[in-house]
Amino acid sequence: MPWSDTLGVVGLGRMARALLLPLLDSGLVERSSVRAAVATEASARRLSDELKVQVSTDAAPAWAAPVVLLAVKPQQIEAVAPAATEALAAVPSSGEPLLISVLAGVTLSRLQALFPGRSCVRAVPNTPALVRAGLTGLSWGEGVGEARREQVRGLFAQVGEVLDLPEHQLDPFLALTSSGPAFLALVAESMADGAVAAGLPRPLAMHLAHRTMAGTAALLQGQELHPGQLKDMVTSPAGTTAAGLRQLERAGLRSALIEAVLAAADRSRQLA
Ligand SMILES: NC(=O)C1=CN([C@@H]2O[C@H](COP(=O)(O)OP(=O)(O)OC[C@H]3O[C@@H](n4cnc5c(N)ncnc54)[C@H](OP(=O)(O)O)[C@@H]3O)[C@@H](O)[C@H]2O)C=CC1
Ligand SMILES: O=C(O)[C@@H]1CCC=N1
Repeated sequence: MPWSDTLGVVGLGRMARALLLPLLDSGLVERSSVRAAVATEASARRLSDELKVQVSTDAAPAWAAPVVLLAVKPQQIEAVAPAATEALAAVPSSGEPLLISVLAGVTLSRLQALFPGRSCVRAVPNTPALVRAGLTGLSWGEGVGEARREQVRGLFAQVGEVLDLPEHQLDPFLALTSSGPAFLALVAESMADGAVAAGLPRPLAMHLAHRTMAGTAALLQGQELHPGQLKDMVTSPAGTTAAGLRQLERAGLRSALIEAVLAAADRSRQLA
């Protein structure tokens, strides 16, 4: 079902752009129904040229929309809140005003205190949304009606899988799914570095690293394999993989990744 409301977007950086581009391309959200706000004139010009939507440094039109996607940095939230309150009177009285916040760590209780008059939902998306392979965790604040919930789930479903989660699970969810693409990108880059060190040309090594990562994910998912099963499928006695795995265990790869996810979840809690 097409999105019927005007959609306000406050903060149109890497995450909001990754969400908005596929929604615009699919036609679910009409370009003419978007009111976006950013901090600088340079970003406003660049994004309105690229996305062909209204982007301004004046946030009032965005905050006048019944549904607003908030996607500034957590540290910028205090700066944007007053404009939201001032614009509340301009929100059509027919629509239940809703704030969708993608800010890492910022809790529903803080959102409800900073944005009175709007019901709130926390959404934790990830950048694979850009290629419609995203994951979004949703936690609902008080007073969000079922029709609005379905509308929001439908929006995020356009760019991937959507899960309702209790709020206390959002920090580890974000650490794994939203920060996770950066951790996996590091693994892909490092493996390509290894292949270059072993003699492959860089462009070929990068291509192969990406394909290997994508193929492995497809195999894990398609066959519903436990990662340990896949590892054992690949590892021949006294073979090449066993030699590589020995090095990874020696270097503490498992522990490094466990600590990375824990650190990201802790940082998300701190940003609250
Ligand atoms: N990147 C990711 O993978 C993920 C990010 N998130 C969350 O998404 C949010 C945005 O992250 P990200 O997109 O990476 O950040 P960016 O720095 O790329 O984007 C921030 C955006 O906010 C705008 N902005 C800053 N101040 C204001 C203001 N006062 N009024 C209006 N707009 C303003 C910036 O405008 P300008 O360009 O003019 O400075 C920019 O468009 C964060 O809270 C983050 O925690 C959540 C999950 C994943
Ligand atoms: O690094 C960050 O803080 C944001 C939130 C999750 C991914 N990027």
